Amino acid sequence: MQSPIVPLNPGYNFPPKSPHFPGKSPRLPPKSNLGRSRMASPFCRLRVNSKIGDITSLSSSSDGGFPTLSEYVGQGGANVGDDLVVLFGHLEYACKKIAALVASPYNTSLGEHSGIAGGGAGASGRDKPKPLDIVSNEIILSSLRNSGKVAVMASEEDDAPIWLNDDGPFVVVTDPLDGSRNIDASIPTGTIFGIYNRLVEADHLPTEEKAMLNSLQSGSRLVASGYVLYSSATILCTSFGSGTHAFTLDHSTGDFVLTHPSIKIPPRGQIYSVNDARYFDWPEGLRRYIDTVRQGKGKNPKKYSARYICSLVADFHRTLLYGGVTMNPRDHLRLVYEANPLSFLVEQAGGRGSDGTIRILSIQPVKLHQRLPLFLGSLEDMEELETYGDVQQKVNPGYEV
Ligand SMILES: O=P(O)(O)OC[C@H]1O[C@](O)(COP(=O)(O)O)[C@@H](O)[C@@H]1O
Repeated sequence: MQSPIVPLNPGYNFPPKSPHFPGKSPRLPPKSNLGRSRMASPFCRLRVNSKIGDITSLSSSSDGGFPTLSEYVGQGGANVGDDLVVLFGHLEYACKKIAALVASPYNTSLGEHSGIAGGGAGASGRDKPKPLDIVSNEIILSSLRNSGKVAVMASEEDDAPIWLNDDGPFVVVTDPLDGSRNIDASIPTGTIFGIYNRLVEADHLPTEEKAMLNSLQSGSRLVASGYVLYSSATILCTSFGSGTHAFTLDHSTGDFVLTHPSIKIPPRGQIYSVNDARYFDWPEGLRRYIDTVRQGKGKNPKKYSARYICSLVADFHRTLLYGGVTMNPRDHLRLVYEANPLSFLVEQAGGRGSDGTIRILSIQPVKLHQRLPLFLGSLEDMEELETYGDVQQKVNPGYEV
């Protein structure tokens, strides 16, 4: 029997109509929503202090609820300014759509029915399905365009940056769906993003030139960055330069709620995360480091364990919470879309991001899709690793999986 075609249009179907999402339209940040009542949550009672970005004082909020992401970024929370609040609302919305997409039983046929995807017609006359990373890219692009707050978006999925709006105050760099090679096995994936101010001094340049210059800003100029982990929980972790905070999507309300305020990465962990099938392609220093810590012979006299999901956001998220080091020692991950945003987050949590020799955020990108070795993690583990000197994998033969 032919199975029925179930249309799924990510442009219109989020939140899905179900008892959990009773068909309400997407909530972009209202001017002030601090007074609205919400269901009390069993898992936390948190309150954002009114000082910019300060969430050190946590207590029951007046309405018995807990801060949502839009409350956190708006007045009464981090108060990052109206433009960034609006941009964040659109980013948040895009990521909820991607979360629904990656969890959908129909995602393999998405391109056929998606108003967003619109791929070339196949033999059947219908649009060919598009890979989820392309659809995710289009979701983010359309949300950023609609926000009116973004001058240029540079995406790992696009050859060149896309100029959106002469008056947009921000530049967004993104990897829309990292780890997408894992999708068919329902292994966690993630969106990574970084936000810069538009370089007004480049406004007079031709579009292509100013789009590129804006996108190649050094990570030290980041205004904010974040990732969204699509896993057993959907978690948005972000920093505006005053700590790193994570919010968990509450499917009963559609809100991201503050669950991990002021994350501090432990100064040491007991986990290293790397694709160690590449051991024989590693340089001597990296081999010695891994051999040392897994035998418990490093400065931390504990035997380290290996964990490698092969999905950067998931490996990074675990490292941020539990400590240790997550790494990809070959020239594989991208400086602009992955290394800079995640280094900003780990530094804001008290850790370190390096290419094995120098701080990631101090590197001036010279190419949009520039790749480099990436090491992120606990401060003391990272410092110890770097003493081994020779940790960057120079041999990069190309691996099939
Ligand atoms: O093949 P390796 O070296 O283990 O790389 C795995 C890494 O590549 C990624 O899949 C990203 O690579 P792509 O951008 O090519 O998908 C990360 O999610 C993961 O951490």
